[in-house]
Amino acid sequence: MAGEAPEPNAQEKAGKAFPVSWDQFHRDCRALTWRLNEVGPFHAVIAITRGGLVPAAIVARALGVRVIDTVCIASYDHNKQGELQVLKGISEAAIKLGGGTGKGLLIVDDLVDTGKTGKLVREMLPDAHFATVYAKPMGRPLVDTFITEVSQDTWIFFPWDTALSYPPPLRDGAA
Ligand SMILES: O=P(O)(O)OC[C@H]1O[C@H](OP(=O)(O)OP(=O)(O)O)[C@H](O)[C@@H]1O
Ligand SMILES: O=c1[nH]c(=O)c2nc[nH]c2[nH]1
Ligand SMILES: [Mg+2]
Repeated sequence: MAGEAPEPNAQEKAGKAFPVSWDQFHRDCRALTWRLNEVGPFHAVIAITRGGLVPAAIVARALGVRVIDTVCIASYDHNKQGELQVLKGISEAAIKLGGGTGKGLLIVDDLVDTGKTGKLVREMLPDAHFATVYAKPMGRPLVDTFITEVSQDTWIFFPWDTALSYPPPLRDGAA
């Protein structure tokens, strides 16, 4: 109807912002690798694209894993979650390395929010280890290893999704 306010998207609904710099993200990924080193070794890393690609590269490098595969899933269109679509599944070669169930494989994503994406990938590889850098409470039970938990009403801004911008002064007239 004309004049009606548009539905708030997931980012607007979240309310709180948690901006993450490249430095911070790298530090958090390195902390993740310390924990994962206690769990491995892993035969391969499976990155959930696109957000999982950056932590997967850092984690794979630190753990000395050279076989990296992707599972390509689209859900959030900008910041509104729709139906999950698997655009590319896990390769036969990676599935074979994990004995069909994912044993010895490491799934990596940047975060779990509602847990829908993580749940879908877990169903593909039930015995794999699932690691994310950040976790929100709804998705947290799905993750085996993560570094930082943020509240469900927080939106995480990743460095590859953001650019430097000018923040207006908090108080009128302040320089
Ligand atoms: O736990 P959920 O509620 O499913 O949300 C988490 C997923 O959402 C984001 O991906 P997105 O679908 O935005 O795609 P992208 O990684 O390509 O940015 C994020 O990278 C996770 O994969
Ligand atoms: O950049 C993002 N930040 C988030 O907090 C989030 N939750 C789901 N998908 C997300 N993407
Ligand atoms: Mg993603």
